[in-house]
Amino acid sequence: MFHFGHKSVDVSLCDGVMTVATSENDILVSIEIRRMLKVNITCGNLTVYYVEKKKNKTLNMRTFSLEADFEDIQKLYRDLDSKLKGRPKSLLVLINPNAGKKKGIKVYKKIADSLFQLCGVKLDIIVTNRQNEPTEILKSYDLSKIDGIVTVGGDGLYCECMNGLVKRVQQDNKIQLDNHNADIVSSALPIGIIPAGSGDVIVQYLHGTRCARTAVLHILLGSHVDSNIVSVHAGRHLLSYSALVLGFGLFGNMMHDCEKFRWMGPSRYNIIPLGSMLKRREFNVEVEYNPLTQNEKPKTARLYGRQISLPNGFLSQRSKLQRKQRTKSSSDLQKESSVNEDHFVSRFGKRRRKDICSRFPCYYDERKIRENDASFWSKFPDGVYHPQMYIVRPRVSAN
Ligand SMILES: Nc1ncnc2c1ncn2[C@@H]1O[C@H](COP(=O)(O)OP(=O)(O)OP(=O)(O)O)[C@@H](O)[C@H]1O
Repeated sequence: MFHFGHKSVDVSLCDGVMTVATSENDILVSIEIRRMLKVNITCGNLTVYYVEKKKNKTLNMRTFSLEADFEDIQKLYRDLDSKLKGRPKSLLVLINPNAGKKKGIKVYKKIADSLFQLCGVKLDIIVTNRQNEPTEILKSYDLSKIDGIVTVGGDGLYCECMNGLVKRVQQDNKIQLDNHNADIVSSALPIGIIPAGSGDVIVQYLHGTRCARTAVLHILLGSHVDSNIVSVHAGRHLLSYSALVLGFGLFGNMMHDCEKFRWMGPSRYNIIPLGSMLKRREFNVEVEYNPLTQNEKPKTARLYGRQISLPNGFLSQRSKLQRKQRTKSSSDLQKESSVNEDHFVSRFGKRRRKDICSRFPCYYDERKIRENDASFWSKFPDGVYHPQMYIVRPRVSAN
């Protein structure tokens, strides 16, 4: 017999839900096991830490305690503990102290650290000193000893870690990075993001809120969504990996220009794009991609049905866009192998390669992408804001 406060209660674990009810069948507590963070036991007392979702999409940690004799408590503890699978036990935490308003370390110490400690997560915390350091760390880091990577910073830090991790996984699997026909091998290791950056777009898409505590709780629950990764090649070289959105044209220019004014902090995104817009000009663009057929099933990646998504008006007369579907005939493969370094550049008109910019990497499942598409595209109404902006979300695959 268990005791909840002054009441005698029955505890049942059924269909992934723990229910605490009185003998008159009044349910006092009902918690999904997937929302439990941790179970603690002290002589005769069992405490459950769990997560509650509020209406504004933030998560809050709650606890409740039960009392019983030693054997009953031990049995319940073992039953619950065995069901708490997939919670991370060991994490690599990368903090960018210069992200956003330079509050990365503060956010980590104030919000994340105590929650990680409470859940007994083993941590390897690295405060980065410069750009590219996360990539270098991931080149040689022993990934077998961690259950995930956590970034404390903005979208850029996540992007860099995602690139570093995906490259490492390809290299470990002997996939040639520069081979644009190779299937990307999924990474089993998730990347969690604790927002402390300028825009934190990814986190807002994923969690519906920019709340850092919510992000930490999602990480501790082991929640994850599938990631969409695309490789971007220039001729025979890998430029970068990206996910969700690749932008070029005015969008690329704006992001590129913003990078030069990083010292301005988040406000650069409000000011610099105005200058980029004034400098804008039209150019021809040709998008080439591998069409996805229903029968096509790569061994290493999951396909999400849609391969390319273009904003409304993408095919407008004004854009002078040629859109071409590429089939893998032998003549095409021959052509591909003869493309030179400037292949990618020339396809996008007379722009220099540095103008091609991929931003907003994200991990999503297809349902979320569809739900969020409209809101994302609506920020860039065609013909009003920047009529020559083309965004390509090419082949979606990974995890
Ligand atoms: N200590 C550091 N100093 C400067 N740059 C760093 C440092 N650590 C990491 N970086 C790099 O800075 C870039 C931007 O980082 P981050 O996204 O965290 O900041 P941000 O201000 O939100 O920028 P963005 O708006 O690009 O997302 C990333 O490429 C990241 O790897």
